[in-house]
Formats: sequence, C-alpha cells, structure tokens
Amino acid sequence: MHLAKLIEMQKDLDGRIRKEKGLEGEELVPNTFVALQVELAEFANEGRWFKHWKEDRAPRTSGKCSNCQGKGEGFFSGNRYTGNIEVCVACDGTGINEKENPLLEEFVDGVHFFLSIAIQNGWDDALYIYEEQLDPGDFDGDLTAWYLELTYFLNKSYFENSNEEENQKWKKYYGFPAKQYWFRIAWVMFLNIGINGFGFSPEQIEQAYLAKNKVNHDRQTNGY
Ligand SMILES: O=c1ccn([C@H]2C[C@H](O)[C@@H](COP(=O)(O)O)O2)c(=O)[nH]1
Repeated sequence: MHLAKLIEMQKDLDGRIRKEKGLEGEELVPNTFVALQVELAEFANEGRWFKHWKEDRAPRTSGKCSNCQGKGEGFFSGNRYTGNIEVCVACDGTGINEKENPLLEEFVDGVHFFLSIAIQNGWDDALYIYEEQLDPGDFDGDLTAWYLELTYFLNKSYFENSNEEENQKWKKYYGFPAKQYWFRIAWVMFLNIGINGFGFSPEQIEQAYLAKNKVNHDRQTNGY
C-alpha cells in the first residue's frame, strides 16, 4: 500500500470538500470521528460475524446481479434458455455480481476517515506501521474482541488528554505522544481486521481506496 500517495489524495479530497462546502478553517475533527464510527459500524454490518441470532453470518463480499436482482433466473430480456429454466446471462445463473464488494467498500470508507483524522490532527506519522504489526500469527480471529478494542482506542485518542510530562514518556517508550499512539493502535487493529480477519490484500485495499476516492470527487463535481 502506497500510504504517502493515499494521504496526499485524502488531503486533496478533504481540501476540495472544505472549499466547495465553505468550510475552510473550520474545526471538523469531531464530525470526522463520528463519520469514522459510522463507517466502522457499517463495515461490521457487512461483516456480519457478530449476528449470533442469524443463520446467515457470511460477510457480504459480493453484490447482487443487477440483471436478475440476485435470482439467477427469471423471465427478462437477455436470458439464455437452458431446458426448463431461464438462466441470467449477466451472472450465469449465480445471482452474484463479483465486481461489488460491500464489505471492502465500507472498509475503505473507514480508511478515508482514518486518514482524514490523521491529517487534520497532524498525526500522519502514526499511520506508518511495521510489517510485524500485521503478522497473521498474532491475530486470533476474535473479530468481536478486536472490533471493540479498536473502537475503545479510537475513543481514547479523542477523549483522553495527557500532560506534557506524560507525553514525553509516551514518546520515549512508544515513539509517539499518547493520543497519537492510541490512534495508531486503533489503525493497526483496523488493518488487522481487514487483512488478517477478512483476507484483504494491501493492494486490494489500495485499489478500492482509489476507486472510492474517485467516486467521492465525482460526487462533489455533481453537487453531492
Ligand atoms: O471530509 C470528507 C467527507 C467525506 N469523505 C468520504 C469518505 C467516504 O468514502 C465517503 C462517505 O460519504 P457517505 O457515503 O457516508 O455520504 O465520503 C472524505 O473522505 N472526507
């Protein structure tokens, strides 16, 4: 993942949004934390692992075929007749649109707001993590525990304040002032959930980020 490139793209997008919405110089960090929390919840909603009350807890990693609305068959134009059922030619009867990945799309919405908070707070450095922090051997697969802890550290990075002396200690022992360090832990946990929990590759995340970043620019162009 070319993080420096993504950070630059996020700066451009946020800058454009501020300009077009007349928000230059405004404090938008609190709203951006809310926006990130919303995206994290939407991501969990597509991940579905925590829905112990449901039979179908498979993550939503593909969309419905728009030609047959997921049915794979039916009487509509463009079908191929194969004996006694009509098979949708767009999805070959699977009902699935492989090009869509709602889970990954929510994940990269989350990436947008993680980057945006880091930029607004001058915390960019905290986003650059070590490869060992994504070691699959250190991920125990307990998505609920990881998700809750991620949100805990995210909130800690918003709410908890440390004095100068404490921050010096954090810097000395962990490389970052306290708030930045908690934010970094949240980011590391988020990436672990995506990469080790759901098998996204860093390359796949980058490509999905680029695609969504473009959608976000197009939305501004079209008066979103
Ligand atoms: O200042 C902002 C505001 C929005 N977005 C992007 C992040 C998400 O990809 C998308 C969320 O928009 P909704 O789909 O929730 O409207 O907008 C930013 O990157 N920066």
